[in-house]
Amino acid sequence: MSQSLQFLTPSRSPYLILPKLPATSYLRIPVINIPTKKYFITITKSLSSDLDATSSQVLASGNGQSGVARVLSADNVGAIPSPAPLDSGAAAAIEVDAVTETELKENGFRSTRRTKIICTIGPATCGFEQLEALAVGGMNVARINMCHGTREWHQTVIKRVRRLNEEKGFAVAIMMDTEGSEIHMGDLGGAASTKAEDGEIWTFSVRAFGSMLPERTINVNYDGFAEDVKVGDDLLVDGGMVRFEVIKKIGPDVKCRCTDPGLLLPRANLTFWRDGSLVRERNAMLPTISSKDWLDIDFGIAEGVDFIAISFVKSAEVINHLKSYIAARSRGSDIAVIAKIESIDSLKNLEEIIQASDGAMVARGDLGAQIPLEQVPSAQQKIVHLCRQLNKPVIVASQLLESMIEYPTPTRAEVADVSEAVRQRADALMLSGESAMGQYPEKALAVLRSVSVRIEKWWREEKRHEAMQLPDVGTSFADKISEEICNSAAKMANNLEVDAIFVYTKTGHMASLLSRCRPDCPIFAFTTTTSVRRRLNLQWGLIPFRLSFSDDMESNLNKTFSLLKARGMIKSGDLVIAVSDMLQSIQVMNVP
Ligand SMILES: Nc1ncnc2c1ncn2[C@@H]1O[C@H](COP(=O)(O)OP(=O)(O)O)[C@@H](O)[C@H]1O
Ligand SMILES: C=C(OP(=O)(O)O)C(=O)O
Ligand SMILES: [K+]
Ligand SMILES: [Mg+2]
Repeated sequence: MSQSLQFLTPSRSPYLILPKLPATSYLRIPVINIPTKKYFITITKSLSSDLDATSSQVLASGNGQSGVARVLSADNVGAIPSPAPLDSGAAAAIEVDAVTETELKENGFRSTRRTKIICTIGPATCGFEQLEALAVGGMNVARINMCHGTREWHQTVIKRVRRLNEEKGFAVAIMMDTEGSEIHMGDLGGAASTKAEDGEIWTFSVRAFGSMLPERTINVNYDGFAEDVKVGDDLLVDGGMVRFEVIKKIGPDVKCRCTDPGLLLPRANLTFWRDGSLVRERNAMLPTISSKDWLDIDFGIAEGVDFIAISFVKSAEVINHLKSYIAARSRGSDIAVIAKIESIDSLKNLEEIIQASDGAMVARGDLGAQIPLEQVPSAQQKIVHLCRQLNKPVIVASQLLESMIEYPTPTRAEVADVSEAVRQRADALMLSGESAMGQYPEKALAVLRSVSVRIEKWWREEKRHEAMQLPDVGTSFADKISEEICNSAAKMANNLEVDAIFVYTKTGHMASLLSRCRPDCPIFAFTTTTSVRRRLNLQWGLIPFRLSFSDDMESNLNKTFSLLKARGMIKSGDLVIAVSDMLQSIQVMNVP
């Protein structure tokens, strides 16, 4: 049985109901009359084979306005036919990866993971087999960090991920993360790391040393460094992982004594502090996107990456600038821009930055180097909350499982931190060093996966999620309708305890509106292009499929049911709600 509620905009789908849904009884009610456009709410009820057609009822009265009810003859019964057995060619017409397929078959819809996982790719994971192991382990997005490695190295990784997607049906998206122009150390002369001991004197220098770096010397990328720091300043590596005190300045060299020993990693971030405050001198004027970043962005556009994450964003302006640059350069392809919230400036301009972006990252590594550590959790909660309000995907990043760089199990505190991000219902969690250069990348991924699934289930079962007031995000009337449909569909899905929401979406917009509602059931997002499918893979609760579909919802549903049933991913009787962005409608039905 299928029941549907449809909001029709004749400009999008003229003559939709009469010729296309022969097996539905319907009521069509004009709700608004605007001179140029007419909008209708159509409430339909499809018939199933066990229904007496002549007794089929119209579901809503239409607020007492005049409407037309059509009662169907028994000939029209069975509009959604039982799926015919499919040959393998037809079954292949839907693209989904084997891991999702197995998860759906083995665990059912309800227990699929909703929180997405991003893995930073580095020397520990750049091989094809290693990348495949991550994809099999649930990686949704592969992140390449342009702070490290050469463009050739990154290009090889991108090619391997693309090959994996093509050969194995995955939809792993690629996120390119810019270096940004904040102050950081150089390459450590090729060493993977080096230890600074308590009391040791190190030289931080802006001199170019070539390949031979003198002992206990660190190269600094910012030319103004030696002039800006003062004797007595604290110099923090990676927000305090290692700490030095400035004791002497000699031209381009700054002599520092190590006060908190620790491991120095190549290209680690540097901040300097005076009287307990972060010093923002001329370095505050450095451009957000450096000339090297622009070359990396050109590279990203040429390679067709799915997301570009911008480090140390200060204002919405830079995001708008980059978005127009991408639009001009990448005709057709649609690269999403993610704002990394990791500076004091980005917190000051948070709302306008998120509004301008296609998503945000809580980049806790550098954020914790710019604001007191104890303020990072509240900043995280605020950013996650705001992103949901504005309908932008949000990533919680850095040090989630830091100890797993060296050890095969996480600390209890790390598990609690991951749980909190899942409880906040962030779209995605990100691994950095754990997957890039750690000893246990797959184990770290498995921890994120199992903690996510467990916490999501617990909160769902206990119905402990406080309802979030979601402000309107749409500006046009058609967008407002889409939003209302998605809000209603998600609410209906929870109240009726449906197994899945199906959304047919060309641009992905309806899928993201549904994801924003964080419904109890997973959202199967059907989209016509592989690039939209990959992009949707970042968003909470979406299981993206590639499928060619038409404007005819009835036939889309028939096709989807047949294909998914043939692959054992759904079964007769499963309760599904379907929405689409071609025909703005909500339909509730059992899989025939
Ligand atoms: N492409 C790469 N090549 C070499 N090492 C990498 C690469 N990407 C990441 N790493 C290593 O993994 C660590 C963690 O990655 P990430 O968090 O992305 O960088 P960062 O520590 O610079 O913020 C880096 O410090 C670096 O040692
Ligand atoms: C994700 C972050 O950025 P990066 O790893 O590029 O420093 C961070 O600072 O937390
Ligand atoms: K970066
Ligand atoms: Mg950072």
